[in-house]
Amino acid sequence: MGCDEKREPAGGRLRVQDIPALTQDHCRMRDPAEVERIINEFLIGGPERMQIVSDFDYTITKQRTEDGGAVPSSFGIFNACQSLPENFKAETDKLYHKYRPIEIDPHMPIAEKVQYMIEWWTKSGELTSGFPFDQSEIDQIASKYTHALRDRTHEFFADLQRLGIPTLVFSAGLGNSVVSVLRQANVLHPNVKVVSNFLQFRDGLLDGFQQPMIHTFNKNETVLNETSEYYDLVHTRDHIIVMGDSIGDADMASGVPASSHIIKIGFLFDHVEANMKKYMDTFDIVLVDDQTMDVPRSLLSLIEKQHKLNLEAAKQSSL
Ligand SMILES: C[n+]1cn([C@@H]2O[C@H](COP(=O)(O)OP(=O)(O)O)[C@@H](O)[C@H]2O)c2nc(N)[nH]c(=O)c21
Ligand SMILES: [Mg+2]
Repeated sequence: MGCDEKREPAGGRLRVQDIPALTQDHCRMRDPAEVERIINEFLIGGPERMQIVSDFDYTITKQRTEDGGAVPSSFGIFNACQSLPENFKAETDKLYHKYRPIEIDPHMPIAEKVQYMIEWWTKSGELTSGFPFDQSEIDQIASKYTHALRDRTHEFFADLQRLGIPTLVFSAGLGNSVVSVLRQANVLHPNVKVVSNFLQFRDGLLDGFQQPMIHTFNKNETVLNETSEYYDLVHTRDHIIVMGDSIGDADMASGVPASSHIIKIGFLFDHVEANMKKYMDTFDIVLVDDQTMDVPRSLLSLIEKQHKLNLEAAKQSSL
């Protein structure tokens, strides 16, 4: 940390108390000085060193809508499709009731849970097999939920595109639904990559999910194939904003070099009191019932402002 402390963005070090988005009552930080240090690193590094890693369900979508309407998860969108076999919903519900308690069991070690999760996603894939299915069904249902994205999501993705910041959307849910919602909301820009479970077809029938399986406990950058283009891209970008609504989402950047600077933003909505300590221990910034993209956008805006100053200064000095 020693040498980091001496590093300053051109124009001076930014103080956390001077960033209005971070001084709001519902914005909590375990260690504001550390957040301040990393933001200043982000400013020095500029957009070229940034990447975003975000969960989808209830992170890009809202945890609570103004009209009180429920927002389905990506699996939920699929389950609402009309052409699924009669027993599909009952069978997947049975799996949910068996495996969900294991997924969130606070006492079972992760290594043990992983086996159960592989079992769950495998069985779910087996049920999602052997019948015809058309993507347009997902598209039709997803189109009803493009309004359920957080306020200013459109602007957030436009910022990321303008700044050329690679954005990884991770979901252990169903990628076909995630892509459909993002595409129909006009935010699926070329800098956005969705890593999730995608439907597989064989001889015109559904044949489970494509590999690699993304489940709750491998939903992180270690699943990126080392030979993929995206792996190279994100491994040169060591300034990272991670966004999620579940505790496990905080690990989505594991797999990146240890020297990286990471700010983890956690959206907390359910059982605020009971969950507060855990969220504060896990995320650097905890946003309580915040249904907007305003805080991540405020960080991007600081980075962009500094970047413009730097470009201006470079232009002046070359004259
Ligand atoms: C295999 N499977 C897993 N899930 C749940 O879907 C979630 C998807 O995981 P996630 O991508 O972390 O989304 P999140 O933001 O909702 O946490 C998992 O955490 C599981 O609880 C599932 N949910 C449904 N409805 N059907 C399934 O087959 C199924
Ligand atoms: Mg989520």
